[in-house]
Amino acid sequence: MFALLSTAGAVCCRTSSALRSGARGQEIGGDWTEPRGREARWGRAVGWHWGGVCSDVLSVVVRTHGGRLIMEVRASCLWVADHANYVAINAKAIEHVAEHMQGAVPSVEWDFEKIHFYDGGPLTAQYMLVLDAMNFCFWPDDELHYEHLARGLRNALVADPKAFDADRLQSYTGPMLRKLLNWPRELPLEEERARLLREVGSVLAKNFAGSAANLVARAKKSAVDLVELVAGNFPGFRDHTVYKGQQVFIYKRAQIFVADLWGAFKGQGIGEFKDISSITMFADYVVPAVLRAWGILEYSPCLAEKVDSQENIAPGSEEEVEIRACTITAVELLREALSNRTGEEVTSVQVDWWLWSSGIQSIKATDYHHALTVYY
Ligand SMILES: Nc1nc2c(c(CN[C@H]3C=C[C@H](O)[C@@H]3O)cn2[C@@H]2O[C@H](COP(=O)(O)O)[C@@H](O)[C@H]2O)c(=O)[nH]1
Repeated sequence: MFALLSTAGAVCCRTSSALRSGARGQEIGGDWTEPRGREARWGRAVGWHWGGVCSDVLSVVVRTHGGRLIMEVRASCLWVADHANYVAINAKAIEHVAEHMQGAVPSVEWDFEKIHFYDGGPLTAQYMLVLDAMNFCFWPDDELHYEHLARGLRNALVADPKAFDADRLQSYTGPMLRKLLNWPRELPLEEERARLLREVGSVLAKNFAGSAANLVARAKKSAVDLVELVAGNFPGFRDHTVYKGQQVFIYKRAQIFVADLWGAFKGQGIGEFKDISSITMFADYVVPAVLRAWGILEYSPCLAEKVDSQENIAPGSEEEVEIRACTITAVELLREALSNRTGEEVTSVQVDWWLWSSGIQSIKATDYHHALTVYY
């Protein structure tokens, strides 16, 4: 894996130092059998002593980065973490993991072409946009997950290099997609996946002469600009919500599209992004399970019960938004704690890929939280 160097945002060191000095980290205990009112106090009871720190930090984020969408992701997720009732970030566990890793993030060696299509040119960008337009919600199927989608798309494109032309994309239905992928049964949210493909086809045709490579080129090697272009042009990628009256930005598939290009092209050519360190981790359902297993994320008893019993959690609910936003915030803090130990800068992408690849090997699918959604 290529080394990832980045300029970690100043905002995170202030946050983590506040967390370290705060009273946070005392043992979580006590009688959890009280009614929801207790839940409502849970987030604060376990010691969210950010208080004024969070609003200071938010003002730093907004002042230093203006309203760029990526910084809205960090700022809005930080705000959720500070107002969370069902999910808490354990700062001591973050320090413990950073200590255990001695600040080093294992480089993840992706054998990219083992599952992905790669030809070093524009068709790879087309493949990646198609993949990330459907890169969500595999948990309902016991067997066929993300890797199978990637391989299915790769095989389809190798068999028919015009399969992802904009006009073809606009024609796919659920059953046609299933056939294209050689999928043995209905895909989860199959018609939604086909609808999102049609959307990609029509927007590419209308705004980018049918080519994902034109979309990428328009960002002029800026990851932040590409995320904004994807979110601005493709409604299906607009992964944001409202939490306690505040808009919260996540943009998982828009960001993972950038990272997948960067990974596929090893940071060169179509995959070159001068500001790759600006993007956050990708709030999916694997990484939260890893962070919970490592004690970094703690769920309230009622949320833990729902997740452990594989009860569906409503997309956009306070519980679901808190899981995703606290995951993004925790990864930012972990990244900072790792960097602070070695002085080596790491990016959220590198931390994400390490956590995700650890999760895929160690976390059972029954540990994932279940939200039926097109966003992750
Ligand atoms: N945070 C994060 N989430 C990621 C990925 C990846 C794969 N990354 C590519 C990068 C280079 C390699 O070539 C990999 O292919 C998939 N996912 C998410 O996981 C879920 C699928 O899980 P399961 O149902 O168990 O297959 C689903 O939401 C999917 O969107 C990642 O890196 N980070």
